[in-house]
Amino acid sequence: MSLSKIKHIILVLSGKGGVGKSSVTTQLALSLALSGHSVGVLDVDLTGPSMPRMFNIENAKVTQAPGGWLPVPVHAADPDAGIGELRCMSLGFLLRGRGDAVVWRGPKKTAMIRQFLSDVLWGEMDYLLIDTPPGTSDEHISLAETLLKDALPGQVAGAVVVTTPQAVATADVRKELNFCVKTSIPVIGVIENMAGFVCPNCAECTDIFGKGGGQVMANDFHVRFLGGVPIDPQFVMLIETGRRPTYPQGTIINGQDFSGASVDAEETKDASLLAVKYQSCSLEPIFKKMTRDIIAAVE
Ligand SMILES: Nc1ncnc2c1ncn2[C@@H]1O[C@H](COP(=O)(O)OP(=O)(O)OP(=O)(O)O)[C@@H](O)[C@H]1O
Ligand code: SF4
Repeated sequence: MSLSKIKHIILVLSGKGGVGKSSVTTQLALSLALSGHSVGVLDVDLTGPSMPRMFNIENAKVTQAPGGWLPVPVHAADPDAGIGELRCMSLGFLLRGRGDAVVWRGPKKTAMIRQFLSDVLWGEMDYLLIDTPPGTSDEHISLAETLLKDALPGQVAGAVVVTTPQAVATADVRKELNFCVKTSIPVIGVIENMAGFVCPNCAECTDIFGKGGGQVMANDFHVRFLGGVPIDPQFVMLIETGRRPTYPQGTIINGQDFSGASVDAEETKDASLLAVKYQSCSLEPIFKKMTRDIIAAVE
């Protein structure tokens, strides 16, 4: 099986669309790579594959090798800088137009997910993050069945469930957690995205949608709360334009003065890398801590 040399497989799930599951997957991947791990991202969100856009590799072409598809490199490993390699495979690379997969029927989607799990030549890798479609559809059940059937014991480390403060109030996230219970996929933890807004004009981080629901939900299901992630327009800017994040002096996020702590990307070896620029983003320390907790939970 093409996944056999991967140490840990983590599913990223969300009860509904638009809660920032792909952004969370991107940042977890960058944080894991920045902590020296080799990372693969498999984008099986067939209704809206966004990983090529997030990693700025939209025009990349997937190469077909004798044994299967070769994942697209996002960046190579840089052992001197302590950065692990990052690679990505997404249906987005294979679609002709953006709406192509949306019109597929269930069996075709299921077949494509199975093929993605079996035919991508990942090779040796510390972590594989799987970005899933929102909800608990047939695609999820197929994905869970295939993974659990084919994986080595302990290889599927579990699921990270992404929610927002508003989504916590709906049944969708509970459905997602119940799905994990039913399919025997361990829940590594819950992340509450869009917990607050980092204002680009001043030093404030405001809880516009409320905060704390993710913690309550995690307590209800006896799973770990990995943390809250504010909305940071600088992160969107980084993804959309590749511009390194900068903040007004005295920007305080989660009690941390971020403007003083930002990394001078220009001083590092390859300042053009997304991962290096991401180190200047206010969200990076939050994901660094969550990544440490995830590593501790699965290794
Ligand atoms: N914490 C955040 N700070 C800033 N922008 C964010 C944050 N989380 C998500 N976004 C932005 O919100 C938009 C939707 O996020 P994303 O695509 O990650 O959601 P999703 O749950 O994967 O959506 P879908 O269900 O369509 O796959 C993106 O433009 C993303 O950049
Ligand atoms: S946080 Fe401050 S600068 Fe930003 S919108 Fe509110 S008052 Fe204005």
